[in-house]
Amino acid sequence: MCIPSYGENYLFKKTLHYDNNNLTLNNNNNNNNNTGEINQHHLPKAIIIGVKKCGTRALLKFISAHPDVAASLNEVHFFDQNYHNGLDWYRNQMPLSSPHQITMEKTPQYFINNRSVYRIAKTFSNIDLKLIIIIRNPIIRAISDYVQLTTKRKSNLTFEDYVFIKNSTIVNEQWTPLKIGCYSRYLIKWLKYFSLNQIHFVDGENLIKRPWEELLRVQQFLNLTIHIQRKHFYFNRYKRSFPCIKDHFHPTKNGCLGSSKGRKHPKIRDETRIVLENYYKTCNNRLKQIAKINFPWL
Ligand SMILES: Nc1ncnc2c1ncn2[C@@H]1O[C@H](COP(=O)(O)OS(=O)(=O)O)[C@@H](OP(=O)(O)O)[C@H]1O
Repeated sequence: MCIPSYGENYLFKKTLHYDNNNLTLNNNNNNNNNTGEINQHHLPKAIIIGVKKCGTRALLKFISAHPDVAASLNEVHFFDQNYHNGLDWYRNQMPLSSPHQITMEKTPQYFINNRSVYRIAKTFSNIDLKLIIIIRNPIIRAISDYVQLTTKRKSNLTFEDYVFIKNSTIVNEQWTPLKIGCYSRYLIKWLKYFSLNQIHFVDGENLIKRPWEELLRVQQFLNLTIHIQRKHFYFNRYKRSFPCIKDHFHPTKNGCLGSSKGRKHPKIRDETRIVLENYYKTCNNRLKQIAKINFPWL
């Protein structure tokens, strides 16, 4: 991994006790777990860096059912927003975990944020960090982003009002929910610092239909023993048939996602879909080439 110099050494000055090799820091929050190991805050060994609205929350929830995963359930936004707080702050956002566990976080903003790319590369320059990127059909992703936006703004504008430049059939390429779906544009920036074998791609469309298949691959990528299987999932009709997890390891937790996930999507016009399929064709082909993946919707 080649690391640029961006004059951001202040981050490292704040972390004199940082041990690059074992990702731990002695602090006063130690706890003994039931195997006698000491629980501490650890930096992540794997980060779900994106992509927004592709199923990042579901993926983190599902993988955190694994007994060897300790996940920060909040989006930490360290590398894009809270970097000035320093690495100790970041570490302390992580849950207590034992050395053999894999600490994880997810912040989908990292994927599209240029500063996050080189900051993550620099922070983890001596560590074999694993990156997970979940992607889905970019048209559905854009609709999901649109639904979130209109829910928050209580707006009546249609999807088409945003997609096309006013009174035209020209795609508004400046609209961020459309831009994000050109995944290859962002991925090439990550590939300047990370090799493909450090990155795992999850098919967000399949995560909704057959989550156990995606979870199997994620567990393999993280070198975990396979705990999460088909039998751990059920489809909840109250959750619009999205999958939920039976978490045997944390049986009191609700296995479904909250009400802001799995929202109803509006039907979009067939012509809009055709225009967008065309719009994303080049990006999708490029992604297949550079990521060496071939998901059915790509
Ligand atoms: N199991 C399960 N339950 C509910 N929702 C699920 C699930 N798996 C994937 N999804 C899809 O995840 C979409 C939200 O993606 P993210 O979690 O990445 O959103 S965010 O970026 O954190 O806001 C969310 O988008 P919306 O359908 O628009 O709400 C879902 O389509």
